[in-house]
Amino acid sequence: MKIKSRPIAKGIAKGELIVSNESISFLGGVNPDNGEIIDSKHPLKGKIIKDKVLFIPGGKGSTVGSYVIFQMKKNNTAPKAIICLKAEPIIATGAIMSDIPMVDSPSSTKELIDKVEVEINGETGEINILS
Ligand SMILES: C/C(=C\C(=O)O)CCOP(=O)(O)O
Repeated sequence: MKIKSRPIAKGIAKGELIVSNESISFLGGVNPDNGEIIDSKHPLKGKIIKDKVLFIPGGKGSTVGSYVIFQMKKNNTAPKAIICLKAEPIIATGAIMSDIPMVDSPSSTKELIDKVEVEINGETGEINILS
């Protein structure tokens, strides 16, 4: 099954979804050394987003979050791909400069649940549900 979305950052990647209905601040909210969510108020606190496909409403907080994403990519702790309900400049910039495929505005979200395997195409905006 395929879902349409808007391409934001190019590239193709597949991985297991990790989903939250809360936005994330990468500066102070994520540990770039291991990809763990460390924001004590976030529902994903303690979860690791390394090598996952992260589906969140969007980013929040400091613009330095873009550089945290870049640092995560260099550390091999970044998500494989990112889906946002609505892209904003912090995560979009981080994804683009880190070569992390990113899309937003998926045409359907009910299939996008934790642990489902998906492939993200940041060129066409296609989200392919693999499991
Ligand atoms: C460039 C900034 C801080 C730094 O160099 O560490 C300012 C970031 O401003 P925000 O309002 O947090 O985006």
